[in-house]
Amino acid sequence: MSKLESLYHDVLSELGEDVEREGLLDTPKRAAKAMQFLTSGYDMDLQEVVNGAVFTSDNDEMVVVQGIEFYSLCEHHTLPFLGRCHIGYLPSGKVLGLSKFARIVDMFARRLQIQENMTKQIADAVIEATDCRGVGVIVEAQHMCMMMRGVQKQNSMMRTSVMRGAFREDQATRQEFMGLIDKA
Ligand SMILES: Nc1nc2c(ncn2[C@@H]2O[C@H](COP(=O)(O)OP(=O)(O)OP(=O)(O)O)[C@@H](O)[C@H]2O)c(=O)[nH]1
Ligand SMILES: [Zn+2]
Repeated sequence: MSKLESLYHDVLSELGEDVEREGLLDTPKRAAKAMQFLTSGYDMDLQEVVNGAVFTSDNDEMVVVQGIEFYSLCEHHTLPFLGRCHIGYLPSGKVLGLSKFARIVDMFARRLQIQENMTKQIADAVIEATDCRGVGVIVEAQHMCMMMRGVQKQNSMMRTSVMRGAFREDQATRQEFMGLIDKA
């Protein structure tokens, strides 16, 4: 039994469960495996995630990839928060492979997070990968720690945004981004 499995075994036992009952026999192993997957983003680095999929392009118009779903864990309660991420950027000679936006989102979602930091990390990663003229990232999410427990509010949504470069400095660029997302 790995250290993590053994710790899950103890948690179940402390919660008053009979860890010998059939349904729980493999639970420490499953829970450890699940948590390792849900935090696997710590083992990834941007270069590996992008895998060279940055292509030369003379298209310098805005590119928007929207509705990338993600599942993360809040660092305060280790409960899920989940939602969608929208990314827009203004390329500067290089475009990023489409799937890599989703991979970048997962790289930062699969960690213990707060939504604000995750949003910023995604924006910084897109800039690092593409040297783009600007990026906008919007994340909309529901937090289980606020729904299943605590204040138990089922309909609130947290929206965070990070704007960099032209998205921050130029109102028209920001408007174009928001307009493209609103059409969803
Ligand atoms: N800003 C921000 N807050 C978060 C996020 N995820 C969880 N939280 C909040 O983190 C806070 C932790 O507050 P505490 O008072 O220390 O913990 P708590 O007693 O469990 O708080 P309650 O949830 O109010 O019961 C709560 O207000 C959560 O709603 C996040 O991604 N961003
Ligand atoms: Zn929480």
